[in-house]
Amino acid sequence: MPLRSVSAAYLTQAADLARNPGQQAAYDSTGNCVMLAGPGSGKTKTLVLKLARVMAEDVRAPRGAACITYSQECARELTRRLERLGLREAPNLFIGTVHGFCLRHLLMPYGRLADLPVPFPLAVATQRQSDQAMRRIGDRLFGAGHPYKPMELGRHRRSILDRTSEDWTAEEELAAWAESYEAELRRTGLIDFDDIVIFGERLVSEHNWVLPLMQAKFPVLAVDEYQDLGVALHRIVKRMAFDGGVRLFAVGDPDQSIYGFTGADGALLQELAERDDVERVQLQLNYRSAASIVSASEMALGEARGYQSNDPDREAVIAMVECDDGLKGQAAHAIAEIIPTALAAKHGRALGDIAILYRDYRAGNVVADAITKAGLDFVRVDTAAPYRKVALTSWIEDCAAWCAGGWREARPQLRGLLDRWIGFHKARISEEKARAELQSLTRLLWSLRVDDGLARDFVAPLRNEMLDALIETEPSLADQADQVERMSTALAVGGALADLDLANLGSRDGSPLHLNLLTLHSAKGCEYDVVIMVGLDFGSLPWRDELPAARRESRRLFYVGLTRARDEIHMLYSGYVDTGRGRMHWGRSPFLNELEARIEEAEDD
Ligand SMILES: Nc1ncnc2c1ncn2[C@@H]1O[C@H](COP(=O)(O)OP(=O)(O)OP(=O)(O)O)[C@@H](O)[C@H]1O
Repeated sequence: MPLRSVSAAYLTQAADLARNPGQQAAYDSTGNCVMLAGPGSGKTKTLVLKLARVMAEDVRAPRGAACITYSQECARELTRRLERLGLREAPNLFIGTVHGFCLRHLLMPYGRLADLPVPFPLAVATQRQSDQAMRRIGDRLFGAGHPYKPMELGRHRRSILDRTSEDWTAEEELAAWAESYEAELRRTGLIDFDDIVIFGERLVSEHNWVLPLMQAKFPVLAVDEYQDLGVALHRIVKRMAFDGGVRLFAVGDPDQSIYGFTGADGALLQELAERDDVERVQLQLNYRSAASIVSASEMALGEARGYQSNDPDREAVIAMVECDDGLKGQAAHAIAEIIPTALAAKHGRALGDIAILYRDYRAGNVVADAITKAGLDFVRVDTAAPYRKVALTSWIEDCAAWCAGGWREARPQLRGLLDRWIGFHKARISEEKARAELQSLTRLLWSLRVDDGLARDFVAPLRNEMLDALIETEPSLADQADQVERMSTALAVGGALADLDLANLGSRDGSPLHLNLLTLHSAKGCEYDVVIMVGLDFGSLPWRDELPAARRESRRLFYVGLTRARDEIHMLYSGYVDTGRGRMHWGRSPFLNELEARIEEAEDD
């Protein structure tokens, strides 16, 4: 089929792939294709270009493609990259999480027809509602202070899909807890996030008629970060691709599998790649990092993968620094020494090119405190951040950017904001209603244009006049409503972002002027010139008493952190951690000891 319209950015980027035979082979693939490759090798770049090509050459509306990933952050990154190629979410292009896909394209259209045992109309419990119900039922079954953890309950439900199997009942307490919890949710008319994927799998596995319908709508399915997805999505993918005739394009890296605690399993991707009816592509070149960072990362992983840097002569900094005063001292060192030196080292480098990575939000609190006191602007991505980046909050930020002056040079474009608004309506919307809503939205945005003003004075009318009504009528947005609420709370008087002005709300995403503060998990898929990892102490990364599988996952987390860096990696530690039982001098992370020994060994050779 001849190429329809593509953007100039697409043509420029597609030309890059021609210099890499592996990427080109994946890009040219006509059947199922799995791309297994290391960090920075251009998996996501190839995937978005392939998707753009599919939309331009292979499918014609109303048929299209679905592009799925694990976390909201990764979905946001995919959306951003596709937008740069001129592709936006549309009725025939889904870009989002596995939960969003199952809810919008399986449960909502077909759940009632398949007579799934869930309450209709579908209503999804907020995280708070499901946490509370889980705790309440757990306490009722086992007494207050019982040893069972909600995380284990989640893993059990997500990883054992066959409820009649011995595996399900082998952990008797977890099975009983899960069943009572689910009954309680249903009694209140709710399903939860895990139900969305569990029932999505049941729909495609047990109802053959769903497959041709899916294939008609989405003849192509792309999956990014496949190693982070659990067994339910794996089964959905296999059914759609190998029984339903959907063409699959999946990319991932088992070495970057860091969600094992949720039931994800990097081996599932290997299993796909080994099938005869799948073309397997392996890449060796790393376009992101300097050569010494590529080899240090492999040493940290403890596996020889043979990855090569595309830029072997680039200078790099790899430093391990001991700091007094724990995390506080590490943050102080980053602020006083590393950041100013890194900014001065390369012309044009800005705070946005630097990231501080940590294990969890508690460490994030210490770092955020120090950065605030130092007067630096930052964007924070972790559970203690004022709000998370989801499609709705990102859309509000982009509307803010437009109203704060972006409208003058169409950055972002109003058309894109309006398209995204329509994209939020997963329930059918008539043309007439869509037109009326777009007129109201345009009028509202036009009236909210100011060159300076507080962000809350923008978000409140946007919610009152448009957004809240949409959220109320769209069950598919239930997973995002919490974050909009958190955004409003943070912007309110006395909130964490009370002083934020409109322009700053609009420039929070990928801003060159904001330092990036992220958990190691949230840093997945990102890249920065300079990466500062803090808290590399035994008892933090890794935890002290981990079983072998958890220790391997901690090591992969360390590897994910290292491989985010283009030019500089700084590893900070203090030799002790502060725990509930006081200060423990367990030394720095054993990962650092091993890495240092391996680097020295390599230098001696
Ligand atoms: N063929 C290419 N030519 C030039 N640059 C490339 C090429 N392929 C990828 N890159 C660049 O390499 C960097 C890493 O690409 P990308 O983020 O797609 O890698 P990835 O394999 O998805 O990484 P990770 O698994 O670590 O998230 C990006 O800056 C991208 O633009």
